[in-house]
Amino acid sequence: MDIRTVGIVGAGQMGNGIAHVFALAGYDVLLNDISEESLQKALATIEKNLERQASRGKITAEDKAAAMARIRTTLQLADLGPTDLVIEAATEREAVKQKIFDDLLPHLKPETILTSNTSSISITRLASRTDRPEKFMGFHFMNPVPVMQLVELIRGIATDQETWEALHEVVRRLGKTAASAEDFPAFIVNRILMPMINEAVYTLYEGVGSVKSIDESLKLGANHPMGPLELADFIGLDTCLAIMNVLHDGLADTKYRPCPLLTKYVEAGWLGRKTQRGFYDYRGETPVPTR
Ligand SMILES: CC(=O)CC(=O)SCCNC(=O)CCNC(=O)[C@H](O)C(C)(C)COP(=O)(O)OP(=O)(O)OC[C@H]1O[C@@H](n2cnc3c(N)ncnc32)[C@H](O)[C@@H]1OP(=O)(O)O
Ligand SMILES: NC(=O)C1=CN([C@@H]2O[C@H](COP(=O)(O)OP(=O)(O)OC[C@H]3O[C@@H](n4cnc5c(N)ncnc54)[C@H](OP(=O)(O)O)[C@@H]3O)[C@@H](O)[C@H]2O)C=CC1
Repeated sequence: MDIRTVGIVGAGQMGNGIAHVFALAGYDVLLNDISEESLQKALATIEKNLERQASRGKITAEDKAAAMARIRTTLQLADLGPTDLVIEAATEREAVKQKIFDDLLPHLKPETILTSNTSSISITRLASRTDRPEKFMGFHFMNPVPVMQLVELIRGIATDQETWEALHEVVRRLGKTAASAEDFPAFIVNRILMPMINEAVYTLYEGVGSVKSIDESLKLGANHPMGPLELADFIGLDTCLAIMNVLHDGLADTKYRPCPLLTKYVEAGWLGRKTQRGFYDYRGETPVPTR
């Protein structure tokens, strides 16, 4: 299947990064969100990140201008009807994703491939509630999308070979590397990464270390580019908690129990960088640990 136009639902940190890399690779992009403010913020972020790449000589000024010109935005899901590929990248809540698919499907042409950037939710279950389970896949990008090389491709039980191959080809054209994962809770990356982050929150909760000592330990002692709490803030604490809940419910094992302190931060609305406060407070010049 020849994919030229891509619809992206959700213009948050993942949606804007996905729009960025598709536009740079020559695809026409239509970015959708429920809020005009989020769409405008996404365009400004894409512009800034393209400029960063241009200023470091990774792309030319012409590449940047051409990529920006390929991105259109819309508040209407129906406008995504004629696209060849849709990537849902809205909030990590199954009900939200379900409603998006319900609203979108009546407008979508039958051959369109439908995908979700979900970090953890069952692809088979999401697919089973659509009119095209054979053309449905998990298309899991990593954050920050313009920098991270990996894309996890998750096949639902009904996904057909043509769809599987079409998405591998898209990943190649983006210049990224695909890893195949079976459809079990949180797939590969988050099955391993998120329990580590949750354990770091338990380490904080039990007073074994402070935010600073935990992050420094993993950065300097295990060569991680970011400490686990800094990374949790970067991902979004709501997303981290949602993934732990999917692991806990889906695998029914207490080893995946979300740390009560993680729940408390989410209940406070301290979701990390996106709300300016999480394990660090980002409102000043430099991040300050909140514990
Ligand atoms: C939750 C899920 O479902 C799955 C996930 O995504 S889990 C999260 C996975 N991501 C990670 O683990 C990220 C861990 N962190 C890192 O790898 C690094 O800290 C980082 C790449 C984010 C930043 O690296 P850094 O060295 O501290 O910062 P910085 O020097 O500013 O950036 C490194 C390069 O990336 C570029 N960059 C960083 N963010 C960028 C962005 N958003 N867009 C474009 N380029 C960007 C910089 O321009 C820089 O480029 P050069 O190499 O040409 O100089
Ligand atoms: N954060 C990460 O590191 C990673 C996240 N993911 C996954 O990507 C998805 C998005 O995460 P992320 O970008 O971090 O989240 P964000 O919170 O940054 O963005 C989510 C966006 O979705 C929008 N949205 C909510 N409901 C709808 C809807 N019905 N229709 C259209 N847009 C909607 C939100 O709008 P508003 O703000 O106005 O509510 C917001 O702009 C999740 O499934 C997450 O698990 C995957 C890989 C990495």
